[in-house]
Amino acid sequence: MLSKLVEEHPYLCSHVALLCFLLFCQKAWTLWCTNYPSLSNIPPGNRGLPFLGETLQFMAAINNTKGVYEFVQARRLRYGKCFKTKLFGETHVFISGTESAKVILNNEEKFSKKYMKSIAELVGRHSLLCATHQHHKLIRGSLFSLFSTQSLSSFVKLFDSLLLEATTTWKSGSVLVIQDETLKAMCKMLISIENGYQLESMQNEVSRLGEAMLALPVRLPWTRFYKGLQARKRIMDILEKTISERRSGIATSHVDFLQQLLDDKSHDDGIPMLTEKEIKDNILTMIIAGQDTIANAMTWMIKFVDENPLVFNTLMKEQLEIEKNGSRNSYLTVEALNEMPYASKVVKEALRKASVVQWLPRVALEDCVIEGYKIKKGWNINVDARSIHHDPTVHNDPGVFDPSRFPAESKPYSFLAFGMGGRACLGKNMAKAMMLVFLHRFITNCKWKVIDSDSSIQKGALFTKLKSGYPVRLISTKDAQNQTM
Ligand code: HEM
Repeated sequence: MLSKLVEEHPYLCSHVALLCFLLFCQKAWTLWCTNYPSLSNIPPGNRGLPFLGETLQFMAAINNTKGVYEFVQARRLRYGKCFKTKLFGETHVFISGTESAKVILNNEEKFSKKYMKSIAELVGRHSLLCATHQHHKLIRGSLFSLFSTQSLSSFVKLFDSLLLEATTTWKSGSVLVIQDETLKAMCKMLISIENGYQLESMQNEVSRLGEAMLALPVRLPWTRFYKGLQARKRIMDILEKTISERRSGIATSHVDFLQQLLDDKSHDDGIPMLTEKEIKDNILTMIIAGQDTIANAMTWMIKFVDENPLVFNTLMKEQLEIEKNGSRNSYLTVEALNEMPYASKVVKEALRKASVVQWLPRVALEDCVIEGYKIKKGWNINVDARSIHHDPTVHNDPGVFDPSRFPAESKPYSFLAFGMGGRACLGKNMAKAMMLVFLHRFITNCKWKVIDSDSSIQKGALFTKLKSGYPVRLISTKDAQNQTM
């Protein structure tokens, strides 16, 4: 019967035979790759298809509403705290042990920072995110003064003034989008953009750039990556124009980050001044590093608070006290923020639970052993912060939003929302201050009702982002009273 079928449909049979052979090869390859680690003590994992590795599965996760972390989590559950995969032609190892995190994040001679090709190209090769160890030290040294205590004080005031201005437009019935308020603050702080049209175009370019960060680095006009590169070019043009205006003497209402870098005094301490290319790439880096992270963290924070009435009530009590003590009639200060112990825990817990930056990317500069496995020079090592934040052996009931878990659960390397070591977030204090200011004004100035509580994750987003943006409809106090009756 088989020979009759072959005689009647020779082409169909040969195609089916070829397909079976390919499927067999793939299965054999997968099995070999899965078992191979036990022979040489390299981390377990599936190397996937030849050359492609697991890139297709990774890209599918990026474009799924469960978020890209689903890819990592599935393998973490299958293989344990250290596993290996192959993405974009390179070997990637994910680790989620606190001891290993400590070793990796504090050893820049052995583990250098490394971002995926697409991210590195979009932020620019002069960005401190991509700089090698020595160059990074110089750039970080130059940027450090921007985040001084004095700078933080003026930023808190500036951000609060922007928020208070915004609250005048927060009318009952209107819908609030947190993301927009954050971008405005960042642009004002960094480069003093205030003009509505310029702000809007900056916002569009930054979001196009963000969407390209995890895209395949293919430069064809219809690809996300290409559109991201074009957006980068337009942002660079805006920065170039602003720099030449500054050099020709056009002043701004306050000394923003750009002006501080142009007048840089840090070279008096032996640190060379940043070149114009370095200034542009690093201002862009700070817009990206600061804007999307904060906006997402704030959105998750409001969602968690909204879902936990007990937390809300405790928080409200504390914040009303702060309001009574002066914030109703004046701007918040760093000192006032220090009087918010419960809100600080809410911020920290929101950062833990949301884990906006999910893993911290490094590259091994030499062969070494991690979690008992051999790691080869040149492999990408990703410290899986999200997994540590959600590890039940590190945090009790990690799925529960419980601000009171701190400080008891502040074990070393158990909280990596801002990273650790020489590459830790430069804007960490600024970020925490912004979240506190926002929490205070939002909670004391308005009542709200969630319009879309969908927890789906935005496809293609670099940072964990709610697809819906978590829009809330503001309601007047009168409406709110009617609702509780
Ligand atoms: C909630 C908000 C934020 C979160 C969760 C966050 C998180 C992070 C993380 C995880 C890193 C990488 C650490 C590593 O790889 O070890 C980082 C780096 C960085 N962040 Fe933030 N960040 C936030 C806000 C900000 C803000 C507001 C700014 C400044 C305007 C900023 C500027 C930077 C810079 C410049 C770096 C690179 C530091 C370096 O490589 O030396 N971040 N951030």
